[in-house]
Amino acid sequence: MTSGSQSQQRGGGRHRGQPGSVRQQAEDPAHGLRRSGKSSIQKVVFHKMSPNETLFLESTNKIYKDDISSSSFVNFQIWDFPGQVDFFDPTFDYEMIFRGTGALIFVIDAQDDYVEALGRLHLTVSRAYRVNPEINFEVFIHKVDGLSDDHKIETQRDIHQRANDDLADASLEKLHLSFYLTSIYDHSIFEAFSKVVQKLIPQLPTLENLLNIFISNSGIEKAFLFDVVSKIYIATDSSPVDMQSYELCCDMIDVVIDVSCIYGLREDGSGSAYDKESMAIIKLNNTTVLYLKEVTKFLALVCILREESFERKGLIDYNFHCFRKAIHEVFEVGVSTQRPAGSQAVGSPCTKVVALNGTPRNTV
Ligand SMILES: Nc1nc2c(ncn2[C@@H]2O[C@H](COP(=O)(O)OP(=O)(O)OP(=O)(O)O)[C@@H](O)[C@H]2O)c(=O)[nH]1
Repeated sequence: MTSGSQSQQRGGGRHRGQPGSVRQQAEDPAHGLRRSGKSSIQKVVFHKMSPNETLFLESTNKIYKDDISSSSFVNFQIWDFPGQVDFFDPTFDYEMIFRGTGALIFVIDAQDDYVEALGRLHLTVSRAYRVNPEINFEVFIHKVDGLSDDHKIETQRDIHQRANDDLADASLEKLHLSFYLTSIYDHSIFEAFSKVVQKLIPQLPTLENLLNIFISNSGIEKAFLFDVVSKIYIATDSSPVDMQSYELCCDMIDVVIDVSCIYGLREDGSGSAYDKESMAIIKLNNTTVLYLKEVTKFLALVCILREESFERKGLIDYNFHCFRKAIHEVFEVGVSTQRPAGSQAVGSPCTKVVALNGTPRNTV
């Protein structure tokens, strides 16, 4: 298995009549050694597969491209490169793949001997960097559920050190690697993916700013803007994220979607489990309130606040209304500055495209 994946972003597509459904587009080719967990990550994050089911996944034996575009704000194309494929084979056009890539995720199995994986990481990132220095290089130190806390930190330090030493030896100090400890058995994989995706969203500072204004005027403690299908948070306010809050909000999305699937669809099964009407309030027994509301076809705002702040629900609802409108405007403005469809070179997935904020951006 090859460990690692590349994700790419292009300007989002426009969906007329659905101002909130403008999406970021990304491609995410995964590389890494055999059985490092690439397909599992993809299935768990984007296809709601339960982690235990991944035990039965067969090894990928050809390049597999998965388009998440129809269901998610993040219009990912994930490319899973089987571990046994030598993608530096001269017949394999890696330049084409890397030229427009936004991010490359390299998955290392932390439960295995990672010396070979480090060699492969170095080869992959150095080649990719020479083709496109704009790529964000992300290293998932994966399967850390099997390690003790001390062992996790030691493994991360060791991988970090060796990978950067290899880069320094090759005079590639400018190539920056980001490291994440991940597992499909907890929320760490969603958190890591959230951070990777956030780097690809040009409007992130605006979104954070809007969230800051919203929470400070509404007495809210923490707010996340979630891609509902993947439970990736595409933005949050600037207060630090603690894993428990994030997990609580992820669980709320699951509850809302599950209840809606059971009781919210029409009798003939038509309708959608998540739509304009979607909203939920859950009061916990520790004076905490969870508040979820639909923002766009793909995005939901999930907030955590204290019971006493929730007494001003009218104010929160009004502020939310303003926030929702602003989010729609952010994406509307971005889209109106995009090139007209069809202006990209035919057959070239790596053409320069205009991102949602109107800035030209290379994507892979
Ligand atoms: N303990 C643990 N096992 C994991 C994790 N992620 C994946 N696995 C297991 O690792 C094995 C290999 O996973 P795959 O997703 O098939 O690996 P891959 O990288 O796609 O492998 P190739 O298709 O051969 O390239 C499976 O048995 C998974 O259940 C994890 O976070 N923790």
